Amino acid sequence: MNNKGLFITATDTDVGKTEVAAALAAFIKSKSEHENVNLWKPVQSGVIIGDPNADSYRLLHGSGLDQQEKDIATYTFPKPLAPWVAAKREGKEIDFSVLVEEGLKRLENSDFLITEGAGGLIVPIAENKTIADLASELKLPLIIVARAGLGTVNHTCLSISYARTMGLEVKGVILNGYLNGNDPALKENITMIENFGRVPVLGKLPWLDFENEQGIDWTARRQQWMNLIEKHLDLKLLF
Ligand SMILES: Nc1ncnc2c1ncn2[C@@H]1O[C@H](COP(=O)(O)OP(=O)(O)OP(=O)(O)O)[C@@H](O)[C@H]1O
Ligand SMILES: C[C@H](N)[C@H](N)CCCCCC(=O)O
Ligand SMILES: [Mg+2]
Repeated sequence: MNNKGLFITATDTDVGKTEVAAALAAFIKSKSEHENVNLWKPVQSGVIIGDPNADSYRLLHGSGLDQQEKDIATYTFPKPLAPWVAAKREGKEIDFSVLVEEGLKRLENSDFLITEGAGGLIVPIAENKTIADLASELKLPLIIVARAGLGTVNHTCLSISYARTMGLEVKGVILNGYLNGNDPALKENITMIENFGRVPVLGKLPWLDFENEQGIDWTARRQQWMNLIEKHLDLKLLF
């Protein structure tokens, strides 16, 4: 496995990969010896560059890294669909070999590269290629972001199991978005995932109330996430 980066995947779309990837990038940049930390989103869909909801936009501002938004994502498609079909709807296709070459080049040019997938692992990006195939070609270890509540044990263990069939190393699971840190079900979910998935749960992150924000103070948000990562995640397994 390549120890120069991490591939952030999840049990589903909308689970928090972008939030976690941006926060981890900010944390690694500020707290580790890695100088040239970069983020990469091979393919994003349902957005356009410059849209504040775009993964590339939120990765850039959420991490505070010195990158250009247009350089963070390689492919961007407007339809909120699986990348393969989002491209087809535009009369385009994703060239898997281009993504692999791009990923290897970015790994070469980074001290540490955090790559964010799209949706979960078995998400089609080309006729016979998925997000898992890309992670596998890049030999990047996975972080699996998972929901914190009921249903997550099955989804997470299925993702771990599939990662193993693809020869991928799962560095750990991050449960994201819990509402009540004292809920015994949270601790029980962690125990079941570690017991049946046989990978560490690196920690849990709370659901933050962004709704009441009047505009986003990205510096404050970055600091909030870094504090939470330092407090809640056991990162010594990561780097
Ligand atoms: N812990 C959290 N607290 C508050 N909001 C969160 C948290 N985690 C995720 N969100 C919000 O939930 C939504 C989905 O999160 P995010 O975009 O990170 O998912 P994703 O897994 O990257 O999705 P995709 O598969 O589209 O890349 C976003 O609006 C994000 O800001
Ligand atoms: C549009 C969304 N936000 C993601 N970019 C793509 C999610 C693809 C999920 C495919 C699937 O598992 O059904
Ligand atoms: Mg995302």
